[in-house]
Amino acid sequence: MDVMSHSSAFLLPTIPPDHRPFLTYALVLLNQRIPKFTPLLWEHAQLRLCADGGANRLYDEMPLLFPREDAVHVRNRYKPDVIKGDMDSIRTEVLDFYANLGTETLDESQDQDTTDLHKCISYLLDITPDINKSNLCILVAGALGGRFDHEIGNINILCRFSSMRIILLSDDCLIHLLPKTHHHEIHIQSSVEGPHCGLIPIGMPSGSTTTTGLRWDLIDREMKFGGLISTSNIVKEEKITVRSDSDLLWTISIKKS
Ligand SMILES: Nc1ncnc2c1ncn2[C@@H]1O[C@H](COP(=O)(O)OP(=O)(O)OP(=O)(O)O)[C@@H](O)[C@H]1O
Ligand SMILES: Cc1ncc(C[n+]2csc(CCO)c2C)c(N)n1
Repeated sequence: MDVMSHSSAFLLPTIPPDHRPFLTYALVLLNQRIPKFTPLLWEHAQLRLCADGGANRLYDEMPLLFPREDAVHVRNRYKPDVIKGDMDSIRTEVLDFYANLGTETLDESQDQDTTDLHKCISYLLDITPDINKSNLCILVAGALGGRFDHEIGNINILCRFSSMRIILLSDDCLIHLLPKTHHHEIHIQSSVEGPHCGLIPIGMPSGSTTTTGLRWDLIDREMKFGGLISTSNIVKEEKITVRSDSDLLWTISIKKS
């Protein structure tokens, strides 16, 4: 089985030039408090989207991260490429502001069966040629905390698009999927993440999971809700390996800078 490598190098100020795998980043901002490191993600991303009310957060909260600068100046600098969603949360002044700057606005108010995050991921998939899809990594800021239905909806997107690299982020932690189609190597960026971590089966129990590099490694262990799941684990080594017969969620804490 092929090995899939994972790294949170996007949390570093500069991604090492020889970093593997070489990825193209896209950033999606959701309608939750934007993480403090959002400007860093913005610089790494080649495409920036706001999911509906995520545009309000960009407009209201990005200037707060640059208290010495004029708010309008900051807003002009951080212009999203696209705002997409059912547009029931974005304020008119915010929509007008970014539309005047040249942001593409895509109103899908007719679709009340998929979330705004789902709509943004579909957009990114549609514009990315198949050959580039495996190199695309979608960073989703503001995905955790707040309303539990939204959080679970966001995690469901990881399962719905299990072949894509999608990373849910908050100030406190990140979550991504380890699909069962691969063995996994997670390269820990210990200056910015860890040590707390978790491995959680999603969708169905895992009959067998084996890890290395954790304080409480799993060796051919079953995991299921109602039984054992691995929370409050600790990374022990720079490289974690995971093999499982089911999709797992990987979560790791993000350090306060
Ligand atoms: N409290 C939250 N926690 C986590 N994610 C959130 C939260 N609020 C919003 N989101 C994410 O941001 C996206 C855009 O949010 P927005 O508030 O515009 O959605 P919405 O469709 O208007 O939600 P609703 O109508 O259910 O309040 C959502 O699709 C969701 O992915
Ligand atoms: C079974 C079922 N449950 C909830 C919704 C509501 N819903 C889900 S996504 C969405 C759009 C949010 O921007 C809305 C309103 C539905 N359609 N079907």
